[in-house]
Amino acid sequence: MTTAHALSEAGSSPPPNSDRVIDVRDLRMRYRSQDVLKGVDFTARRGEVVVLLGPNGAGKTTTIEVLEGFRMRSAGDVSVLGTDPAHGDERWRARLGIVLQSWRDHGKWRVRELLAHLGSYYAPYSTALVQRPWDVDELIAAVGLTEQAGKRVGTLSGGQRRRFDVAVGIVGRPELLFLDEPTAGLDPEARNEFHGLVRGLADGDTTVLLTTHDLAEAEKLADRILILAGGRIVADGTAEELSRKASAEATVRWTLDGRPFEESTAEPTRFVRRLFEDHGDAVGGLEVRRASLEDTYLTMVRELETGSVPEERAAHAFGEEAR
Ligand SMILES: Nc1ncnc2c1ncn2[C@@H]1O[C@H](COP(=O)(O)OP(=O)(O)OP(=O)(O)O)[C@@H](O)[C@H]1O
Repeated sequence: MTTAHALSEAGSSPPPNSDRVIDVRDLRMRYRSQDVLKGVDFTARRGEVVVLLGPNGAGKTTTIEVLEGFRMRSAGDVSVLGTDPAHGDERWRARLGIVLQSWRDHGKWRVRELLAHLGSYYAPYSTALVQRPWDVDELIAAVGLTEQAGKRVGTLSGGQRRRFDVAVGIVGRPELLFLDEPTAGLDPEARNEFHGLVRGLADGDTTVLLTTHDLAEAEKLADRILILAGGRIVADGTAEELSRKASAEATVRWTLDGRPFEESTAEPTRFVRRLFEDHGDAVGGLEVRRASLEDTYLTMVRELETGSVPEERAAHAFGEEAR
């Protein structure tokens, strides 16, 4: 898929040599007396798929809305495509793609008609390198809505509607795409196709920041996972890095004469070697399992909620120093 090479020639140009598409330092957000974000730090680079995880109410949507320029932050430094979102102009906004949790307008428009209309706003930002907007029929095919192109938006099924929402988000071939729970309500096949679409966009240099509650999806899609809990980013790394840091131990399972055994060990290779030395071919059903992202996530969030890891130490405990 040929997608957005950064829209660097249109819009306010990003600073030269800037691979950092998002840069967030000590972001704070207070709603009346409630401190939701207490010092959030993270970055995202060009072409990265970054997945933001966190329990309900952790502040994921708030964070994304601040980055989109829809919500004024209480404090902190935020740069998105080289611009402070609080001062982003139309040209800056044209370089973003946004898919909100729910967008329920324009039900009477037909799919093709509305996408062509919305796409026309991006025409002034077209460059020799990247044609904007996305060709409407190509876009409709890319999100799997060819058969529904002539239908009214209000008559689409939930999953088709979600595909349509994504099409709206990418019609301008954005440099940076925000997706807030994009696959909620999609069936497994549609979800899989959507994952292919996101990877294709990232391969074309689009940076994607996505929230989800689906840990398998995070594991599959993310170049990097951020966990937001207790008002801070408490973990930042690949799924594998997070699992390794949160749980040094692996679980080894095997059978001997049909009887099941299980052992937790920090040195699974050595353990398995010993097992075969001692029992040879009598060992069956061998399985070595590191903690899954789900195990890791639940452990981290539970420890924060029960206070067994003080919030201010959590980031360190779970490896934020990697960035
Ligand atoms: N406009 C607002 N005024 C007051 N409080 C708000 C406002 N918007 C969000 N909040 C509060 O801020 C907290 C974070 O909300 P937010 O929607 O950012 O969380 P989230 O991580 O996206 O949650 P979810 O996973 O449930 O979508 C919640 O306690 C919410 O009630």
